[in-house]
Amino acid sequence: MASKIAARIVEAAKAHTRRVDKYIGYGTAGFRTKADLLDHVMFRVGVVSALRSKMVKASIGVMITASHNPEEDNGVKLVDPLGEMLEPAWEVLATEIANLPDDKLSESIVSLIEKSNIDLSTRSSVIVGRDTRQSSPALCQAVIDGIKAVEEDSEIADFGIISTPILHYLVVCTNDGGKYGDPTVDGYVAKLSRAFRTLIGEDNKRGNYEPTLIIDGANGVGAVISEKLIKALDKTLAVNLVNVGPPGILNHDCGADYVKVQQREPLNVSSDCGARCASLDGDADRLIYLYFDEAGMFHMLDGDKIALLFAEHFNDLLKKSQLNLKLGMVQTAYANGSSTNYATKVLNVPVTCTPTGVKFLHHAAQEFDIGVYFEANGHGTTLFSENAVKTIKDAASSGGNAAAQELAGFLNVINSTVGDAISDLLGVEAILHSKGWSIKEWDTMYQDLPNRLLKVSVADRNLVTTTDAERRVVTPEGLQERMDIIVAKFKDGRSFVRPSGTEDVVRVYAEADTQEHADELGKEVAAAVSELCSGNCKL
Ligand SMILES: CC(=O)N[C@H]1[C@@H](OP(=O)(O)O)O[C@H](CO)[C@@H](O)[C@@H]1O
Ligand SMILES: [Mg+2]
Repeated sequence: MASKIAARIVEAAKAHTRRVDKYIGYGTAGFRTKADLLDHVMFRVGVVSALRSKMVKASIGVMITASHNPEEDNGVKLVDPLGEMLEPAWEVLATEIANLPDDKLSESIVSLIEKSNIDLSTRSSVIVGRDTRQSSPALCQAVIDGIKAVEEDSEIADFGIISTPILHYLVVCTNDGGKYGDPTVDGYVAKLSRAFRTLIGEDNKRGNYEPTLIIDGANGVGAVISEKLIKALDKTLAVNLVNVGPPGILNHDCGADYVKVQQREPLNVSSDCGARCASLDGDADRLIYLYFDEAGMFHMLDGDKIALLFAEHFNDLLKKSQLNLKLGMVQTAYANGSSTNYATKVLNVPVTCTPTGVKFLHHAAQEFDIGVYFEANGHGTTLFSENAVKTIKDAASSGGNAAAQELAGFLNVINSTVGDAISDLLGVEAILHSKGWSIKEWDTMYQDLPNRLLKVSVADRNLVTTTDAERRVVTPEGLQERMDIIVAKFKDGRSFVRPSGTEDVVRVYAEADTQEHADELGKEVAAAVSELCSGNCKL
């Protein structure tokens, strides 16, 4: 049976031959490179997804996207049945299969089926989604060809253009029989908008909170979903949607990554707009807020500020509702020192630090009853344990506990399956409304420490290895000692270095009491990295 399937796959693969000899790895965000290198990878991912579905006897997700990367890139990631990122052992298998020469495919498929004990009689079920890139439909077809090569009548749910978080949501709802929500895009929009409207109640204006918002759709799928959402919100929130797609170019001078990295406003949002703006990235799983003050100064509120807003509000609601649930936060070393200080010293909320990559944060957040996790770049969500969901729902339904009822509302606004810009946006708006806060009041919760992020090109970035959630260097020898001496020269100084998982560079992070000092600290550390890794220091 295994060899029969392998023969079918080899036959179908003739339409998706491996024309490029480039090694393509499964990084933090799946396979990602130039779109024209990906046809054979997509076909093989289709094969892998169908086999994995048979093995776990559940629906698997496949998302075709290169997120915030330029239009000409593309990528693909697999989503496991509970909405989580693909199991690491299968990342390795997928990478092996994606990079095999065509004539080795058969042997490798047979061995995978036999070694993993895959029950071939189980019908494969795969949920597929794609972003708005021009290359996505053809690459999606290649994935479908791969799924069908394994089994002609595999169950394939092709949802067309959807955000990455919607794909995760669909996988969860399909596998739990609809408990988390209705497994359709309309079901997703209805669930979130209904919960948001319930939280806002009759009066959408409160204190300094104004129910008007600009959404920067990054010319991508976020704009498509926002349009649906705006209709469903029925004026509870007045949205001015900009960067809605062609002729605007995906992620070009707009979107969450552009705003975060360039530290400036996206195209079509100007300093006289007078409103707060939420920037989404190309597949709508990252969110960054921004605004201009009366003096026309730009201000950015990143993933750390969003996380702290959630943590503070949930902390408050837990106290008011007198529910005994453990709230915690998860950050990476990139979190601004002021945000960590605020969480631990002002809110008394414990903070776990993990290595970069959402799967680590997601996993660590599961240790709490209510776990708020965010990367500084705006990717994150809140997880509620089973115990938390039950405790909150019980308290809310017993009546008279307004804080518990508000928490219950957040259970439905938040997409706990993965970081979701649209759901996070509704969460932020609901909290600002509840507090009667303007964006400025949120922004002044704490003051970010000035910081600088640099890249250093070196001969081999893997020369740099780290420990303690990437906060200390192990190799090259002597680098950490050098860094300790440099850091000690700066007030509030902190710096760490690590090899990037998505680019061929070593990243340097520095923060200190002034921007000048953060810049200087970053430069000195980058020079030390360059020297000890014989690199070319590109500042
Ligand atoms: C400093 C930074 O923003 N790093 C990003 C970036 O990873 P690197 O391993 O640093 O290249 O891409 C990851 C995937 O999108 C994201 O999880 C992470 O936060
Ligand atoms: Mg993204």
